[in-house]
Amino acid sequence: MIRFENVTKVYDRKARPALDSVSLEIEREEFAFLVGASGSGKSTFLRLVMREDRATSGAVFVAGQNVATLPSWRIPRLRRGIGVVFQDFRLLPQKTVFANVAFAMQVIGKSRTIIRDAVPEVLKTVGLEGKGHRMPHELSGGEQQRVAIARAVVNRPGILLADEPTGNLDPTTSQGIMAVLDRINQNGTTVVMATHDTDIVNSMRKRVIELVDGQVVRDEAKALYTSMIPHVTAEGSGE
Ligand SMILES: Nc1ncnc2c1ncn2[C@@H]1O[C@H](COP(=O)(O)OP(=O)(O)OP(=O)(O)O)[C@@H](O)[C@H]1O
Repeated sequence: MIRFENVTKVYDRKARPALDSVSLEIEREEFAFLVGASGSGKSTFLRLVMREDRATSGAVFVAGQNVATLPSWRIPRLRRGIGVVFQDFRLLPQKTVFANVAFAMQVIGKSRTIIRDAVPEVLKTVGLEGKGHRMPHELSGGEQQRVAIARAVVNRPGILLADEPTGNLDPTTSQGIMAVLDRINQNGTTVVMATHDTDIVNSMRKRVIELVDGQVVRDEAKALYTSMIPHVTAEGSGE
């Protein structure tokens, strides 16, 4: 579903690369955590998948397509297949919950009838049944993140990218968000989540891809945040 072949991303020629010769594959319907200290390259990884940025060298394949060589007119179609969730929710503050989610369908030209059926259904999936009429400021942080997730998946993308989705939430609320992401994954969406949250990673026991200074230092199935297998890097653990 997502394949990185020897991917290097350099923003600043004087600094070390943000990603350094990364090669890995994330299969369809997998759930993978990207972990690592601030600045280790997690967001850069996600941006390359979305084609918000291009690799300096190497190739990034998403659903079989090399995104670097994708002509610009094909980028909207690529992005339609990828839902994204961020730490800061990014809801439209003047729109209701329903309208926030519906907006993602309107921009791709879905009919009112389809929207009227799909929005309540996805709100139910994320645990917000009956809250479509609320405004974002009338919701808790956890509920706002659920709206953001509903918006990200309402068009049924094959991939959901989540960049620190629990970063602003307390531990209990975060567990609720993880249950939602797990459900979405079980419904067939590939989930890649960048996080610093040790407890979340340890409670989920999913694949863990660990980055240190742009390099993959660990890629382990059903793993913990910190590997049980000690590894040595040039600059320590990076934290
Ligand atoms: N647009 C940019 N221009 C220049 N340098 C950048 C840019 N974006 C990221 N970087 C640099 O690339 C490196 C990796 O950053 P990235 O944001 O991918 O890390 P991260 O692991 O997501 O960090 P965080 O957890 O803080 O979000 C950092 O050294 C950062 O300063």
